Amino acid sequence: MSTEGKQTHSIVSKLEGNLLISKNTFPYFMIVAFEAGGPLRALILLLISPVLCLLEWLCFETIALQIMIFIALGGLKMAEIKAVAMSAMPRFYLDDIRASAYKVFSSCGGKKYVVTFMPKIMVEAFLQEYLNVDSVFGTELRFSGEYCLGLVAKPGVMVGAAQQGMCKHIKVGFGDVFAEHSIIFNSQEKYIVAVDDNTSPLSRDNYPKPLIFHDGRFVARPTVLNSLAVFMWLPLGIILAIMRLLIGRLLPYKLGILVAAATGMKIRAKLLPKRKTCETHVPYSRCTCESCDPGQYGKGTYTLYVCSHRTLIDPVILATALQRPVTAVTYSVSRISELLSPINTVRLRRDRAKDGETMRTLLKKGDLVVCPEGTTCREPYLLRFSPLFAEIADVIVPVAAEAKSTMFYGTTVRGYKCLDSFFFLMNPNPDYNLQFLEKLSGVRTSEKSSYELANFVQKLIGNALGFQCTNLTRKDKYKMLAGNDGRDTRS
Ligand SMILES: O=P(O)(O)OC[C@H](O)CO
Repeated sequence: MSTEGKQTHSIVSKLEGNLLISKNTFPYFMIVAFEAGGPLRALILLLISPVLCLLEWLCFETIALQIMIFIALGGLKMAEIKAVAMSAMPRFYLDDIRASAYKVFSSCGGKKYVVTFMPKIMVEAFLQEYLNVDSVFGTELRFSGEYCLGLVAKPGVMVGAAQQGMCKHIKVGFGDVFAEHSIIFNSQEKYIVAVDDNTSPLSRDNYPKPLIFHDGRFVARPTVLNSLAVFMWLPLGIILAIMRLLIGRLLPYKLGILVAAATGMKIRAKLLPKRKTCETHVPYSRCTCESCDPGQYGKGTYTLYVCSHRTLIDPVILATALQRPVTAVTYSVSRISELLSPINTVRLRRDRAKDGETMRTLLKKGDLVVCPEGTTCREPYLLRFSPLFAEIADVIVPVAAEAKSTMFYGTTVRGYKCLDSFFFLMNPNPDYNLQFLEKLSGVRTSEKSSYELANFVQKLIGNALGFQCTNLTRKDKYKMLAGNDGRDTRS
């Protein structure tokens, strides 16, 4: 497979089975059905999947596709479908890109075209954003106003000669695109590049763009079998989540951690060693002695824990690990989550002066935890740390928190935020790992600015987790995933 000498040529490639390793489009319909349509629609799609498999087996792929389109997309708003395609799907597409195909496709310097059976609306955003594709020839859908009718528009499912006559200037055809799609086949000079059988996916390091933000609840690709596992797990997952919430609210920390472990929840914490004597108070001394952590030992002022933000329950896990209550300051948490929280939560208003005052007052009353990223991130990246914490306390304990889930993400941008902790706790084995890093003393008397301190703490936590530090903010995340600035509009 070579594109030598064709660096300025335009290329057309098929998506399913060429650029993407898999030909199976069911998971993408399941994502839209679940994220934009809800669990009931997703369940209907799952129940109909044996019929879809049979149709595909009998080579009636286009009928199977039309059924999936009708069930997954019928009645949905165009904007909803586009939003899911942009926020929840790219992660799964990237995960399935064939490394060898991407190498060929990206090496052609001319215009790039992709042909797909899937509805164009479900793939276009990804292909343009991540693969710099100029045009997508996919199945067009019928809309009534802003609502999708779940029907295919003329000339029908993107098969065979449906797009004949388009893009006559394409020089390179990748894979069997010429045979299957009579696109440019009257072109004088054309090259056919064969797709090799190598099914290695593109490694994360070679992604055309780093994948930092994404949305959607599914952790694993929702194939028929995975979706079946999710729906079969749901009743037990709901019971488990309620139990775990009650454990957090009703049981003392020591007992709670044991009972939570019995339900399959893992909490691991590396605490600071307790030393008896003070060594030094110079700025940035990594002092862990008792006299430098008076809060812990009840001597008047308290400790500010600065924690990376993975899910809503980071502060609860931190309190569980410390086995004592802490107050969490939050930037935007739903009222239901506040009510369910077993620890005290206080909302910040994104008003520097007022928030600073609130935090100072709280810190005089007890230990405080803040997640200065202001929003969660699912991937191994840290967002920019707001410097406010560095203006509040003299003693800071950075906490490197990492959370893992295998079935559901416990965070959302477009979904119901009030269900975030519930979804996380519905996982079979929700997993938390906390590392309490050595404390920083003399922060307020330090010559460094609060911005420098914030970056310093970000780096410490990033190193501990092996995560990359970024300058991205909550605003960047919400702009990319939801098209808004993520501002909490409640008073
Ligand atoms: O990930 P987000 O944007 O829902 O952020 C939730 C945070 O807990 C806000 O403090």
